[in-house]
Amino acid sequence: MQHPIAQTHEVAGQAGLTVPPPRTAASEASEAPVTADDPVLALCGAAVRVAGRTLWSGVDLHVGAGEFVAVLGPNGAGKSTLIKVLLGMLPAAGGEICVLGGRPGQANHRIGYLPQRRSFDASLRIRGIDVVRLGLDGDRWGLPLPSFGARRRAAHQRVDEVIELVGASAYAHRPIGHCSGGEQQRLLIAQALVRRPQLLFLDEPLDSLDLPNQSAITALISRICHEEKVAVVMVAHDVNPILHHLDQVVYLAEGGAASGTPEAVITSPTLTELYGTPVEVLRTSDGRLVVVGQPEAPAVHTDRHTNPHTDRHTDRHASGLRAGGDRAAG
Ligand SMILES: Nc1ncnc2c1ncn2[C@@H]1O[C@H](COP(=O)(O)OP(=O)(O)OP(=O)(O)O)[C@@H](O)[C@H]1O
Repeated sequence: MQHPIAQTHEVAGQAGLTVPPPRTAASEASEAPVTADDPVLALCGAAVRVAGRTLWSGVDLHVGAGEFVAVLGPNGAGKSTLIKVLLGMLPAAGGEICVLGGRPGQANHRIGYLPQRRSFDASLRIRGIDVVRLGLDGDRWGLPLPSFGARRRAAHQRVDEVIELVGASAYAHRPIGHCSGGEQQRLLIAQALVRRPQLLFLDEPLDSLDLPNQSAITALISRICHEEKVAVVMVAHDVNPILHHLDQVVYLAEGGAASGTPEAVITSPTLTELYGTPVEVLRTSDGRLVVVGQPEAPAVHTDRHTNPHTDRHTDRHASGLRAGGDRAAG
């Protein structure tokens, strides 16, 4: 199966550029109107199966405009897969999912998406500003379309505006391959924002950034959420850099899920129940969370059986759990 986002990614090519799928008359006609009170995202008992295995199930989540949500869990828990399901790239195996008032995939032109990080080759000559511009008009051929007059001026203005919003004006005219990891990440966030999305999916945007850059990018994302009213769903490995900005978390593990406020979910009882083995959440004097006893992620994935009531149990035992892994929450 190939989704429009995947197709446009192929066209946008080796630069690892992110481009949303085109808006079509059919997709617009089938969209339900969303009012200010409607959740931008609603999941009820959602589940997904990949290669015969239930990655997660029982995901309940309501996200309103301008909320900041983190998706947490060990390697292989299905965090990126959740984003793909919300984009309509993979079908859900159960439950109900509503994205911006419609089925996943119907309103992708109103969603900004930053996939898991790919690095830019240092020799890549395309400028940061061109990468941002691709988010606006690069969805057909992977190259900016020619535009004239007022449309062209409006496009330039929007690109400049969003570059300023993410604080990238100083280096947006440099080749992207010459920008640092943090600078590239800001430009990619600008690209995902350029169409004024109502919903932003960010897959590990803090990966491989140093602590000051993690803080700066987190503050930027939080500002986008709360000031621009863009709802953000962000996959993260470590909740600590974002903890104080979050409205909700979804914690995926062992084929199950827990969701709610960070205070309700990242607790010893909730994670112990989710993992099915004793897990302790400790808070350090500087407010960081450390999860003690979180089992290792399964090293080998095998096909699972079809009974949804036994999948979670089977997965847990087949993964060869080893208690004692201590790590920052997430
Ligand atoms: N199309 C697919 N076919 C088979 N297995 C898949 C497919 N897509 C994902 N998987 C498997 O599903 C599991 C979850 O993958 P996913 O990338 O969602 O995990 P993740 O929680 O984001 O992991 P990480 O933290 O390592 O990025 C992995 O074991 C992966 O190998």
